[in-house]
Amino acid sequence: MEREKVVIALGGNAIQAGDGTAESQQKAIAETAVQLAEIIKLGYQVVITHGNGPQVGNILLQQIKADSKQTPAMPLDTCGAMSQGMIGYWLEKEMDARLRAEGIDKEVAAIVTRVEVDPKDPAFENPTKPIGPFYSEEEAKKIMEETGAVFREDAGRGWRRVVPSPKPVKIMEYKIIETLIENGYIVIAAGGGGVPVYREEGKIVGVEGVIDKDFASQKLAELIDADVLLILTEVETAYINFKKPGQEALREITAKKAREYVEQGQFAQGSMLPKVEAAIAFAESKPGRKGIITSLDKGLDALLGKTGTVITAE
Ligand SMILES: Nc1ncnc2c1ncn2[C@@H]1O[C@H](COP(=O)(O)OP(=O)(O)O)[C@@H](O)[C@H]1O
Ligand SMILES: NC(=O)OP(=O)(O)O
Repeated sequence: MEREKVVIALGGNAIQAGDGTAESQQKAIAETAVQLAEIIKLGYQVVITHGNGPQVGNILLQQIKADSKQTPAMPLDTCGAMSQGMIGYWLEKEMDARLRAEGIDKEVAAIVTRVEVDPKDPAFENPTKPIGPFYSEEEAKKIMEETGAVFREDAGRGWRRVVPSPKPVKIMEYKIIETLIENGYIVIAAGGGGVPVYREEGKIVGVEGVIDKDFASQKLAELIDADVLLILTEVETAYINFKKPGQEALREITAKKAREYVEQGQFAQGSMLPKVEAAIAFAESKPGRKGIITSLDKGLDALLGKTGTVITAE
């Protein structure tokens, strides 16, 4: 049975679960692949996107630490492309294995995706995207003083480096992605929100920033006319009064209600806020579309209406 077309966005922090080694990240991806294969088995058409916040931050740190004449440090756009290759490869590997185990005859392809941004986006003046490991306030302030890098507190979990996060304007490989989907392939795309680029005198230029994968996934979902944007992260639902007295899980809400909560400041910048904003924008982009936020292990249950924060236009 052919069901809805779903863009499934996997969180970088959720993939990073464990000690961050290649082994533990692949283990987390292998567990996620079980869910994804079940969703595909039920007949949903699936496109996978993923975050890269922890991974791209670690790749950047590795560059800084190894910088020398023999091993020059790579810039942030190139680190973003490295993270797409790394996570895309892990996803291809684990998805292939799971699909074969389930007897599903489908092939998976990861596409290095470039996303055009506006070089004059005000985000370049105000870094908000947390990347890399968590630090104590004291450690973060010391690194800020020594290096000039900007750090901020991240949703009650510690301090992290923040970098500019321009809004996605155009997904350059969108037609290739669409052609693959139409031909029955499972596509992994817009990893880490896509590598941010802009056009200058007919050339494509990479830019130092990390696009939010929730916004890039929303854009891709609209372009390929998906029915559902399913955002998988660490929490089963979005909450109001998160980590405060009166914390309450949000289940089925309208875009209007969700916007009210956004205006009250209920969702942290750089973590839950972009997810809720992307889900609202997707739900309002065409009648019948919905945005869902839930945890990695609850994706199927959320698609079946059993859990998650489900945002609809009406
Ligand atoms: N109101 C909220 N409701 C639920 N989670 C929230 C809220 N505000 C902030 N968060 C935090 O946002 C996190 C998800 O964002 P993040 O870790 O950046 O996502 P990703 O999985 O895409 O990397 C949750 O694990 C939680 O700690
Ligand atoms: N690029 C991005 O949005 O990554 P996370 O999902 O890891 O924050």
